[in-house]
Amino acid sequence: MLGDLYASALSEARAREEQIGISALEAMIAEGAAPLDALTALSPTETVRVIAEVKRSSPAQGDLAQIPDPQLLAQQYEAGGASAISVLTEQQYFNGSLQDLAAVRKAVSLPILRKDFIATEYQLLESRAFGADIVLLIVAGLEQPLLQRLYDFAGELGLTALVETHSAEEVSRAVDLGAELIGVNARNLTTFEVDRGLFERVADQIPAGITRVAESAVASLSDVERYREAGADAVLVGAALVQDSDPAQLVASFAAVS
Ligand SMILES: O=C(O)c1ccccc1NCC(=O)[C@H](O)[C@H](O)COP(=O)(O)O
Repeated sequence: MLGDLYASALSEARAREEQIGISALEAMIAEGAAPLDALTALSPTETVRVIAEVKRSSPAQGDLAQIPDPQLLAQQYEAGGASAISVLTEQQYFNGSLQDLAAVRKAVSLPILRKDFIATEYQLLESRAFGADIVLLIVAGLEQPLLQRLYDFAGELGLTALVETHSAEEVSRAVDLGAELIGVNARNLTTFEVDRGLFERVADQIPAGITRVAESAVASLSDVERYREAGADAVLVGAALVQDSDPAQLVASFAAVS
């Protein structure tokens, strides 16, 4: 399945490249604002940081929410005290787009994570051109030399990479890259099973000084508390927020967990 997700994301990127070439992206980047300092925004503090996600649907959960106005949702997240916003931009499986990313960029002053299946320099350039400050790099989806190349290029663009892992071995690969922001995703990207105990099993493998993000499977406050007790500096939450009638209040309750 992870291979299908990358194949879809790459085919979407190739189609976009026919419309907007690399030099056009470089011109957009030159004209745009500098990236925000995501590492400071997500740095460890007395309460857990919340990365709140704009997520319409997913292969594991199907349709979650229509989200006709992603700007409004992002503003609600910001009002609730989110430290960053995640925007899914893959279209086929997640019903997202770079237009969502650009719209959210205009609506909030928080760092924005482009959540997609990134495997090329072109996708990194377009992430920056459309207003992302953070990009997702998934260890399970990329061989180490390519992962290192993309990690380094993201840094050259001023982007912060959230390096996503699913095991102690993948954490070690993320550390070898020089990653300063490491995520542990409770969702297996092949079977879609969730394992909320994974974070507590591998968090200790992430050296001090690296920001730790617990990703996925937050259904309630007790899940945030569990991740926090296990050492999470930040939690990444999608489905629970987009399906709640008061996302600002839910973010606020998560962000108060100490
Ligand atoms: O959410 C999915 O079904 C999914 C399947 C395969 C690859 C990635 C997937 N989601 C991306 C994410 O990492 C999540 O959207 C994010 O961590 C939030 O998860 P949740 O709070 O469980 O919606």
